[in-house]
Amino acid sequence: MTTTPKPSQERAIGTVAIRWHGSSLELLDQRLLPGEEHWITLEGAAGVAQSIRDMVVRGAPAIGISAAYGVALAARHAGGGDWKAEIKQAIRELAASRPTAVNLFWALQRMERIFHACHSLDEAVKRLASEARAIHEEDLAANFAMADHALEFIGAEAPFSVLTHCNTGALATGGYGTALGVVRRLHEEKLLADVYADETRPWLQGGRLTAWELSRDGIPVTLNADGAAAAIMARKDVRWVIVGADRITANGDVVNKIGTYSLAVLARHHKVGFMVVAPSSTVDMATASGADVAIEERDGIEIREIRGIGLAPEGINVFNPVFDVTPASLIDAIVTEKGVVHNPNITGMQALFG
Ligand SMILES: CSC[C@@H](O)[C@@H](O)C(=O)COP(=O)(O)O
Repeated sequence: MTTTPKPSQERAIGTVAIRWHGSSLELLDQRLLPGEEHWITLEGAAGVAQSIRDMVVRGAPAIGISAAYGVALAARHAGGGDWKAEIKQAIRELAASRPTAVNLFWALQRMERIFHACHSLDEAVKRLASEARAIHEEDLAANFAMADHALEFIGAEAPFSVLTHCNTGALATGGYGTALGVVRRLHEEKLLADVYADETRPWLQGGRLTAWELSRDGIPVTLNADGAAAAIMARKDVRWVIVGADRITANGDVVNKIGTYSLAVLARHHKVGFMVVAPSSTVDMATASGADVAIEERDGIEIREIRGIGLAPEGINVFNPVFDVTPASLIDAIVTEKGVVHNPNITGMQALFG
């Protein structure tokens, strides 16, 4: 089926978690959702770095966008003395916030290039703010383009269900979403029967964020425990698993939220399609394979407790890697705004991103 791309002004972009005000940045505190909608106001890069580390803001594109605004804030509030040293320090601090999502480093490199071309603080204030806004706007545009490419690639004639993992929606991006952007697009075209949302232990991005975001926008969603994914693929009309990515390496390996790899194995067993949707800012052609990526490990308390309630023996040893690597061989399609890499491998990746 050929579909006509929908004009962007006709698309509902969902609940965006990042608001830029010129001299401050507001972030919707994603740790408190769905119970409370609380916005945090930040005026400096240190606060933005802390918010990324503590997951006030999360999701690869949203981390990159926030970090870019963090650099813009560093310029806006620079003391006027050694403003270059202050901005360099801000970039260093932001780069140290989380290790895995490459969008963070991609955005900081873009900001650094602009910073190096500035001859005065005034110029830096204006140009860094405008670059951060451009990064934000381009991400939204990429999400629209990816959703159109994915729809075309899937070529569905009748509604079907998808299964997703983590949160890849408006909250995790500049709006609309990556994998959830495809979900939104299928819903717009009345091709979506249901979305099974893995709750995504331990941080519960699926239960707390995806289920909230989709139900708020009137998009069908059914929440499931992560362990139910195999049963869902065996028993329900799930035709595609659609997920996002934190980093896609030169050979087409995908680093994404812990649990993604298991889904890819299950999808192959059940002959369900496995699609990764991510902007080109998530593609890291400088890294050969997923084995070369630094996988963030977070505190064991995220597994041992939920909001102060103990779920395991106190002090028990915990292994808490928050991302895993899905080998390219288990992926049917990587969809970016530049196009689709079908059955990804190094040749296909180089053809689009080389
Ligand atoms: C469009 S978001 C894609 C990924 O960033 C997402 O799937 C994910 O793994 C987010 O992890 P998080 O730890 O919540 O930042």
